[in-house]
Amino acid sequence: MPEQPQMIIGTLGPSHSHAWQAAALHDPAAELKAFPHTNGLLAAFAAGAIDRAVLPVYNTREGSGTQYFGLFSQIKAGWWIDNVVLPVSLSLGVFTPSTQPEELKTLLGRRAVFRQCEEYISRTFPDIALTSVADLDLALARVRAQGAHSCGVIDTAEMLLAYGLHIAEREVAPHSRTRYAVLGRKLARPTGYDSTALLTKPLDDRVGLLVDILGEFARRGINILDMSSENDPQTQKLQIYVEAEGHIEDEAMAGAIAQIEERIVGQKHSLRLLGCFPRVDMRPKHIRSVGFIGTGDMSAWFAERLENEGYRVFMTGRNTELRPEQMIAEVDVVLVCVPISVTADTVRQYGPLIADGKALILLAGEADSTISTALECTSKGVEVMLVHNLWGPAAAAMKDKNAVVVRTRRSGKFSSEFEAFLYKHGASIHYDSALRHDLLMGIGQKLPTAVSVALAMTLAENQITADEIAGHCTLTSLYPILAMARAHSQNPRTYAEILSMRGESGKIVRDFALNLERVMAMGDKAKIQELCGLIEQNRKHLTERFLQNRMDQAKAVDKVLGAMI
Ligand SMILES: NC(=O)C1=CN([C@@H]2O[C@H](COP(=O)(O)OP(=O)(O)OC[C@H]3O[C@@H](n4cnc5c(N)ncnc54)[C@H](O)[C@@H]3O)[C@@H](O)[C@H]2O)C=CC1
Ligand SMILES: O=C(O)C(=O)Cc1ccc(O)cc1
Repeated sequence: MPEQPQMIIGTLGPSHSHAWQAAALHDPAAELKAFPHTNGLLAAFAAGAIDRAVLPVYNTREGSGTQYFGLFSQIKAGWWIDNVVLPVSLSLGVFTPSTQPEELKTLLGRRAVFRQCEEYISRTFPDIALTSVADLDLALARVRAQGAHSCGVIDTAEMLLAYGLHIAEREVAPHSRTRYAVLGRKLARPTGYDSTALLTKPLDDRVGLLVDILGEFARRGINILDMSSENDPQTQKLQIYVEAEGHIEDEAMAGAIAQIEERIVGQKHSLRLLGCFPRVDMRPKHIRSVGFIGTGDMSAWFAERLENEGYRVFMTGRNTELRPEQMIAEVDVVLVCVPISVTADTVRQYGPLIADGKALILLAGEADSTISTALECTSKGVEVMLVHNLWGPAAAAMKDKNAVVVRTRRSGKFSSEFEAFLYKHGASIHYDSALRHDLLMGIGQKLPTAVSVALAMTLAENQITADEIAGHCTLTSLYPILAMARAHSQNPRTYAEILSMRGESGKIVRDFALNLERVMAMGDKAKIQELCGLIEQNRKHLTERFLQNRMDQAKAVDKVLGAMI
């Protein structure tokens, strides 16, 4: 095979500077070239004299913002393809070992370095003169020539020692970390765990423009990692920088960008893609890998999103080559996502294989019997939690959708991290006990499903046609008809499983059936006064506030669907 030519990476000098170290970390095999200024570095990159450029874009102590705008207005070609994050350890150096910090009259350093240790300087040297320099090499030579007893220098310890200085104090800017952008010629390919950086053109003023732009990401479940805005110095128009999770090749990301350009800003190429790169993750994470038992629609839906969070995801089922037993030995969290009616059996079969220190999370529509089984069948050191997502696999995102979380006394850090994943994606989380969840699902699922199926049976038995339903629909009968349509348009197994749920949900449907009989009996006997009294009594329980809010929603539906009726 022909040997690959050695890659040349340009960065900010002098050699062994922080940026130099970042470039070396990015590709230890590359040849490094140091440039004294960003301008020279970018010019060399644009001219093709170097293959890649590594330069600082953000420091935890300097704050963000201006860097992106200024920098990317100078970069005309190439892409942001990767990042290197380095802790910055700054020290104070002096020219003679006997010099005490109190004796110093002047401090010498690069501008960015002074910004990072502003707190230290104002605390320790409130009256000192600061000389910020672009080229430390040159400045040090000059100071040395003048005799430099009262001058201190701030930089990394390696750099100070390399210049023959003595360290007077270390760690003068704790928690300082710098993020370096790596620029390359080709857009980075998707890795499955990426971010995309975008910069708008200067935009014309419009009320709600920023909200509308960000809304396009939110609607598609795309998390925004960073956002800043600035007024373009020339036109004084707003420019927005957005860094969002995902790759430009993802359908959701491409859709958001197209919509923003076409509909929100109304101008082609109003969003400039700066690049895509593997996500820079600063949060502490406990879960590394998750494994599903069940390879159905809901497992696939969650698996895709968990992979996008950087977790390793394994899928197992009755027919997969990878057996659940093997998977369980490998992962931190086991997710059981099989039909409700077989969830407890599945937990009985596999729960005992889960080792202490791991978690079992049930993604299921029934809580009481499944959680009891999980607590019984797993070792005491295994976390147990149930999540019931109240949306189906057709949903584009979990933003603003209800999720019920049933924690147990054995829900710990893995459970909390899974919850944080739901929270991050915008799910509206509700906490229930297992019994309360099951009772409420009688209202949320079992009863409307039972009504839907019984309604469709009634239509068939009475030979009522689809056209007749549409022609005789009222604003009130619309709702059960829509529910009937939903329940008969999707996977029948989902609804058969809901109708077969055990536990408290059954009480709801049985009580309903009894009450239906009672109401009908009153109607048959034309007990109008009593029926009015009953409705008044119901109103009291429902409360005026609830009725008012829901009625407002119903009117909004009327506006949209009124024409169809
Ligand atoms: N589909 C939906 O709209 C929603 C489903 N859920 C919950 O997600 C869970 C899974 O539902 P879906 O993925 O929709 O179902 P699905 O029918 O698409 O997939 C079920 C999976 O379980 C496997 N399976 C079936 N019988 C099994 C058995 N006896 N032993 C082992 N595995 C078996 C199937 O092969 C399939 O891989 C359920 O507990 C349901 O309550 C929650 C919210 C919405
Ligand atoms: O039709 C519905 O109600 C849905 O939107 C999908 C659904 C099905 C099963 C669940 O456990 C939760 C939600």
